[in-house]
Amino acid sequence: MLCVQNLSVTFTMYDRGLSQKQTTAIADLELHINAGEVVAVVGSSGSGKSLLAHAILGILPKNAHVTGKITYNNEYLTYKRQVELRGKDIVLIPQSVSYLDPLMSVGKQLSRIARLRGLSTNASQQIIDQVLARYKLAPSVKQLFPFQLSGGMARRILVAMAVIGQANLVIADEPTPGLHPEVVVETLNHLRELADEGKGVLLITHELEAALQIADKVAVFYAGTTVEIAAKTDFTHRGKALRHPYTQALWRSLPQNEFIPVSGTQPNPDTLPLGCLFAERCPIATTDCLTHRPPLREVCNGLVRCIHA
Ligand SMILES: Nc1ncnc2c1ncn2[C@@H]1O[C@H](COP(=O)(O)OP(=O)(O)OP(=O)(O)O)[C@@H](O)[C@H]1O
Ligand code: NI
Repeated sequence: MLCVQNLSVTFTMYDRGLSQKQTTAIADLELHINAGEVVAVVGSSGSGKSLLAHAILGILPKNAHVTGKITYNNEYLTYKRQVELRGKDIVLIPQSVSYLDPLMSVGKQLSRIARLRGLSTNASQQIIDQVLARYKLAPSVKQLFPFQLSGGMARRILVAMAVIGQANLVIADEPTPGLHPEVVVETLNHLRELADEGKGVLLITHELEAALQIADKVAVFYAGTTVEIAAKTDFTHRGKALRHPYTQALWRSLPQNEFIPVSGTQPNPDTLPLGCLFAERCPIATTDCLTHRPPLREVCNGLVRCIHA
């Protein structure tokens, strides 16, 4: 359904006066999603997760320079296609409700989405009521404004919007932080249901634990690149099937495992090392790791960017 290959995003920034500098926020990023699949993108803050979502939707800022290839249903996702598809076929469930129009009632916002699909006013109202009921929202929420919604209600409305719009690819950016645990589980389950109905779901999260609850595959991002793509089943059996030292470290940091935090920090986009981006924190790095950026290669039905895997 969605294929991202060799994606790089650099920003041109003005240093002092008129001197320009380039920072590489994403380099050689790889990701594939099939219909019916939840693919989780896991990585720490600044690893490029949101930028990937914005690159797919075509909403990066003007100073961003994108190279690489993104296809959607085997067609190049050009800027023109992105504009046609976004909000309809491809939707973003954003991290915060600030994405909702603060001055428009929830009902109006839902109707607008239904009408974008070309539904009549009557048919729109019918679909909206059905979807609200599906997500256990009373019809009276239609009269509310975004600031009157609880965190849990807001998340359900955002999911409802994706369903009303009949999106085929749903990108959920960080739906978890700051929510009650029940709301987190509920949102994750809603995303899983959408995939089970045949949609593609891209779940962006900091939390490997949340990802493993619903994902079929996990793409691990580090400093703007994909270091590993592993099946969910690779995260069982003491994590032995995991290919990359960073993924293994993330796995050990889970509360149900050894709960050892990953020490150190990821490199800054302005000063990326020449070789492997993880080398300076890696327990098994050798001199080759410091001088050559490892390619992404296939190992045991997964992908890994490490020469020692
Ligand atoms: N407009 C911009 N100009 C320059 N650099 C940017 C811009 N937007 C993002 N970046 C840089 O790109 C990198 C990746 O950012 P991104 O927002 O994708 O991270 P993230 O993985 O989503 O992090 P978080 O988990 O905190 O949301 C960061 O280093 C960030 O500073
Ligand atoms: Ni983000």
